[in-house]
Amino acid sequence: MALVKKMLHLYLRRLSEKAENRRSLLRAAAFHKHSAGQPPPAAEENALPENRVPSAAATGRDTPAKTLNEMPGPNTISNIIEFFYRDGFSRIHEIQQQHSKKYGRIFKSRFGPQLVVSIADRDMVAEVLRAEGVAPQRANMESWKEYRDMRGRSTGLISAEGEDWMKMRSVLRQLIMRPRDVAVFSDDINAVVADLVTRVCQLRRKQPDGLTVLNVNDLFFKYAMEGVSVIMYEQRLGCLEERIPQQSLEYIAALHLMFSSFKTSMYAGAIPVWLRPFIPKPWREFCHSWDGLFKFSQIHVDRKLSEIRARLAAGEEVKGGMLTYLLVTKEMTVEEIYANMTEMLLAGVDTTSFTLSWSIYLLALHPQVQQRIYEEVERTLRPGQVPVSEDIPRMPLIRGLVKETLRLFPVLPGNGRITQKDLVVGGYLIPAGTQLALCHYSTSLDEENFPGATEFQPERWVRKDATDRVDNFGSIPFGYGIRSCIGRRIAELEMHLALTQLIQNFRIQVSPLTQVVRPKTHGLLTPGAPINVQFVDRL
Ligand code: HEM
Repeated sequence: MALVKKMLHLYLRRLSEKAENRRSLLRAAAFHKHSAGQPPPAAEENALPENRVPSAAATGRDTPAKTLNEMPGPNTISNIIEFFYRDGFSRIHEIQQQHSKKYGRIFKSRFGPQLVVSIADRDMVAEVLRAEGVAPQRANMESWKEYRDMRGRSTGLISAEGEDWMKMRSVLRQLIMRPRDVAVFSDDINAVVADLVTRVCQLRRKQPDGLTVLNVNDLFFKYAMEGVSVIMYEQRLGCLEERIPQQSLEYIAALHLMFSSFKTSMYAGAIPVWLRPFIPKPWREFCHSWDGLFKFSQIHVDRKLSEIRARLAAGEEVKGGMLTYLLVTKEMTVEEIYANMTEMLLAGVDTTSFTLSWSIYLLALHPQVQQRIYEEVERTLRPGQVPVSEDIPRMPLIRGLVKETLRLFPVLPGNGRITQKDLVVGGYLIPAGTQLALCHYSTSLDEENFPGATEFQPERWVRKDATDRVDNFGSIPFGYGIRSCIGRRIAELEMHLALTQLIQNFRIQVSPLTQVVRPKTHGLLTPGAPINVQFVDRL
């Protein structure tokens, strides 16, 4: 116990040093901004973020903003108890709600000197995101960067910052950001959906009732991996086959390790370098899973590169999709392509598969809603017609189903930012360099934002006419603005096409083997227990 106390004490002291270093860096950055060798104004030089007192003139408001010292919130000790002793890491979504009820819609949390300002208010979230500059900074990416530096790897879109990020984002955004960019992949995705439907039939045959698919997330994980790979690598991986190829199995293992060690990798990020010799496992697993993920991407990128070289050598035309474009245009280096392929595949699999699992669960729990969606599909498509991207806008309930699922179970229950300039939010001055947590789970389930917030109502997203705005900063599961999810349109295409065909083919029912499934935070918001579902033929 004494050792634990001592380590905790040392840990807090190191955190304090780290925070002071960061302040020094900020002061240094401010110094450069004021350039020409002039030191920044004294007030800024001496300012410590938390006690800085802004003037009314500086905030542009009638009354001066309050300081962070005045902001309520849980202290270090209660946070340590909540997170480390009461396993708060698996209940981050609930803690958001509890804290915002107790302390208000903007509150601060402390881990030693590490301070996080949490915002659980729709309008304040909008204010923060609308005020973002040209390269918003994501929080807590240090461990990702450290791994990449250690292995001499590039950062990808998720982990890059500043100019590096801007350059990569501008290349990728022109390829996949708009619905019409991804519409061309409908046929490729539909080939994967056809395999998904076949696999449902194979799996349910293995169960005594001939109807149940156990743990649907396992199936959707493979579907999402196959779907995203067909777009990004221009290649099928065989994940929906009875016998999955060895290479794909190895990748799945690396992805599972990354995911199952997510909690430990959160510790990996939180555990300072000097403590690693005492607690080596999280960092070791973290590096091991990244090695596996990078290796997989590299194999596929290199294979495509060889194919392209061979065609060029034979004087043949080179045609292809996203990866071919990146390799041929050389707008990114090959290292940057490896990194982006790795990070996008990581970002695109669990997110999509969890959302599909929750959608199927909600449909099974609400047969009447399911019937209304089925009727919409039947009205829109001819019998047996395979939907393509262009059909989706004519099925607003399919879109509503995905939006409502992501409102009830936002796969990223919160998002992080480091503020890049002083902001006044909710009446408080938040100095540049402060870590923000945007509490999407809380705002999604707030009655003020969504009446009947705990109810499953896909209809709430259906516009009555062109002037009816149903968008709402209370639920922004893909983020908002310049740093929002770049894979959104890919994810939506995969989910819309798969759900439409599953609803066309099957009546979905909860299996007696499924208990009530509650969400759990595991890095992402995941089903806390297996979802077992019966797929009953419609015909
Ligand atoms: C249901 C599915 C998905 C959800 C809910 C989701 C959600 C998100 C969210 C909330 C962010 C952070 C945005 C921000 O910081 O403001 C993000 C970032 C990102 N997502 Fe997704 N995502 C999904 C699927 C995908 C897919 C399929 C891909 C890739 C094909 C992808 C690639 C990325 C990347 C690369 C980023 C980092 C963007 C950047 O920093 O510029 N995501 N996603």
